[in-house]
Amino acid sequence: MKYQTATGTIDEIEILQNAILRVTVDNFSQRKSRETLIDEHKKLDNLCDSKKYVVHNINKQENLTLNIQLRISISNLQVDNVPTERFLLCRVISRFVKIYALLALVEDPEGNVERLALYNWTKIPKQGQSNTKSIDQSFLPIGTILVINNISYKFATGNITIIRSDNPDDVILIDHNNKLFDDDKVVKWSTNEKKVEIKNADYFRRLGNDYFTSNNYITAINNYSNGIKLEPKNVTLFTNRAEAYLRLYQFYNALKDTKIALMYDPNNLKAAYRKGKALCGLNRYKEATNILQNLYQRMKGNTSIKQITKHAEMLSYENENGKYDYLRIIDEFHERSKIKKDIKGNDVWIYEAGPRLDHANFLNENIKIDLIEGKGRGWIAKCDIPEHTLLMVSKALIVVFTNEVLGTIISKTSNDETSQIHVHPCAEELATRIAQKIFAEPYYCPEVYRLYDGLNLSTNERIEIITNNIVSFTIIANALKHNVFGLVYSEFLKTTLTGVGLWTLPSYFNHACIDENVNQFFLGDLLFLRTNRPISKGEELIINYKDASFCYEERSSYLKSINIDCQCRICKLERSESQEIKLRMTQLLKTYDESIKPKLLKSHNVDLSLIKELEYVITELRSLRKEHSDLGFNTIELISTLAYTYRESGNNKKALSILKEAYDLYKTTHLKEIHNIILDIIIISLDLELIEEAKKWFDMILKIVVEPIMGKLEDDKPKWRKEALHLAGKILPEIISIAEILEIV
Ligand SMILES: C[S@@+](CC[C@H](N)C(=O)[O-])C[C@H]1O[C@@H](n2cnc3c(N)ncnc32)[C@H](O)[C@@H]1O
Repeated sequence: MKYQTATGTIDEIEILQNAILRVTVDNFSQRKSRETLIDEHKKLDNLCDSKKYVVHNINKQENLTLNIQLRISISNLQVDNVPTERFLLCRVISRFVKIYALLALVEDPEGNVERLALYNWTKIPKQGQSNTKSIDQSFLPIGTILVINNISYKFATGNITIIRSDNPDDVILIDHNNKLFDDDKVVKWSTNEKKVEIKNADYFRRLGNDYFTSNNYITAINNYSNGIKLEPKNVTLFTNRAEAYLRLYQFYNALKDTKIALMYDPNNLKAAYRKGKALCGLNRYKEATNILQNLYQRMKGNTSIKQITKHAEMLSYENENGKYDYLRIIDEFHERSKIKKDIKGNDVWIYEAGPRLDHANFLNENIKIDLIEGKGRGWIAKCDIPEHTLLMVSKALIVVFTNEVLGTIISKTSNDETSQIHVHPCAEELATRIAQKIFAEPYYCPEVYRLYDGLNLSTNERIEIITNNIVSFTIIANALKHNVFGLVYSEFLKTTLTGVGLWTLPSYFNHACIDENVNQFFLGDLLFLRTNRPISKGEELIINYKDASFCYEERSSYLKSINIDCQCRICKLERSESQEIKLRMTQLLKTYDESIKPKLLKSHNVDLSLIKELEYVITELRSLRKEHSDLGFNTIELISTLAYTYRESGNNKKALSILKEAYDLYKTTHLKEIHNIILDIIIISLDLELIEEAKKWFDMILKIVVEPIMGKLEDDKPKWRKEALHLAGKILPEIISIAEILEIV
């Protein structure tokens, strides 16, 4: 696997730098061998451009005398504990590179190796500045002996420990001739003496198992691999490594190992079991089911095999039929999204993997990807498709939940003036995890590299990158920029959880600000996509990246950044409106916001003149878009306020007719505001004792809540309302209270 870095065309350069750092030195400190660490650091060195930085402030003391009793060894360092009054004696064993800090590997006299980060040593050179030093071979070269005071030991990223020094004055260079290293050898470097250790496959198996038990799967894999090098037919090492791969969701690698294990030992039950799991992870549900059913026949009574066989059967059914048990999935989602505080007060998932749900992908056979004029590729209907048809269920290739990144990104705590980071923390994490995934399993290259990335790579260049398994940070970052989905759960799911992710097949849907014909619905890391109206054969299927509740400026600046010149009805209208009309609209909305709304909402006695003013503003706003009355969304909030005011003044009938009129105007827009209008209609109908009317509107909101999830409800089925209420109650408990008042339950 090779690396390819950004070419400077990307504005999110810091995301890349962090991603590179984290992928390259993934679990740098996890008791890897000295050679592995040096090798990893070399890769990092190749990626970093050190020439543009200059270093100052080197503190040299020729005849330093040290109280050796106060020396601390790397193995005695504790994370977040500053060993005051103590110093670290170490020597540099790699070149320095510049990420945020200056980074190098150091070893202490005992031979312990750790990463050292020196902050505040560099500056971008100013024009004409010449008497400074760049970070090259001659900067603190390998072998330099350092004494470091006031060190801290930190987690720089999730798993990476780092020795950190913030003040250059705390770092002192000492001479090899210092009397510490005199003949009597007060201090001697153990790595100067060669040690020979005998390590066999079983040694690596035991070490791997130790790491596995402490959930350090990557290091466990490294050890099993070392064992495999010594005994290439050791089945236990392959089955153990397969399980470690499964824990990291590296299903291709896990499958490969189980196949080798089964080749040497066809009756190995563990290998068969893990092969079944790997196949499930690779969406090869039928093959998984066959293997596991066969295994269960041989192992009747084994409950875990029974469980996983049933699970594979369920996945296979979901994948083939597009039928999901939504009640159960919502329960799983709620259960798995529970968070508690750890002893440090950080948020941690109660369920280790967070709300990642183990359900199958599904793809409706009546849709296909095709070329769409002016938009690149997109999904189109192969035949007529009814409303509320499930088109696709897609599990995220990678998703990052916001609270997962707390404390894991490389934070900007230095006052180094060269750092300028203003990036979304989840974006860095997402880029890193995708790069890690491709690095660990190059089979994912095509899936990611075929996404639209706005780059002008020729087909040949792209094929070359894919076939050579190059981890291209340029492509990854650009593919993310154009395809990332912001994780927004339905307003009905009552969760504050958010995040970002990459869902590859859904990434081929193009955008419109209104009139989209496909709705998206997230549950955990699953993305469900359904039609929201009947679709004709050959019609393009379109989703909404940013809806029309955002103002034109905000929408278009985002869309422009991803190369979209949107031609939807509202964008065309807003572009065509004269400056004069725009100004008038802004004025009217300002009058509502600043002088009507606050007074209406504050006062208990309704002022009729204010109502008149509000009605006037609404009429004026509508008249500005009279040719496009259904696009006058900017009046929705005003209409709700007007209805509320009439209701307060005791005129429920008027309030009801205003709301119904608004519903009729905007019902086709799929804006969330419509839901509140319907809920208000129900409440006012109840006030007016129009029970049948309220029931009619109740059925409507019930369908709006559940149909995007469970699909079209069939009115002629006697059970539909009961089923729908059951589901709606799980996501919007208020609906049950209304149903009780209406005596529907
Ligand atoms: C998530 S991708 C959609 C799939 C993409 N068309 C492809 O060929 O892979 C987003 C990109 O599609 C294009 N796109 C999406 N919606 C569009 C629209 N309404 N008009 C023009 N281009 C659009 C833009 O290039 C955008 O950056």
